[in-house]
Amino acid sequence: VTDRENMPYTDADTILDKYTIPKGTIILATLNSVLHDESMWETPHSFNPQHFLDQEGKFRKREAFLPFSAGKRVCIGEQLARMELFLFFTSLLQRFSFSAPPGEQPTLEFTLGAMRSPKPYRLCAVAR
Ligand code: HEM
Repeated sequence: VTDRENMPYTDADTILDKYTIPKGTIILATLNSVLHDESMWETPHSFNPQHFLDQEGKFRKREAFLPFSAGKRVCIGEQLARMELFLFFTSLLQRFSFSAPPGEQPTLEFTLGAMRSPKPYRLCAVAR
């Protein structure tokens, strides 16, 4: 770590449950474990928009959906990011139908450091 001042680290020896965390330890939340929690999600390891719909197809808020983290270090750009994602995706989906090219499978995720991303993939966008 080169820029320690901007990292979230313990400023005192800390005991948390059965763990002793020494002063100066960098703490990063692993949201992966929350977003794939088998006790919270019906299909924790698959992309499943149904997770967010109730039986009548209406939006359902989920307590375990924490892509922007929580608490003191919650993402400060969450509202901007949500607004941008809404505007980009609604504009795109109003204008195009998206599908995988014939015979090609959608991409699988891969992990890059702390990030999970899709592998590069091809997509057909057909004007509506
Ligand atoms: C989909 C988009 C985004 C996601 C998923 C995301 C996710 C996150 C997460 C998980 C953290 C907490 C990291 C930690 O554990 O310390 C974080 C922090 C932060 N994010 Fe975002 N972010 C997004 C977009 C943005 C945007 C658009 C901005 C600014 C324009 C932004 C600015 C920040 C800043 C400044 C922090 C540090 C907050 C602090 O430690 O006080 N993020 N983000």
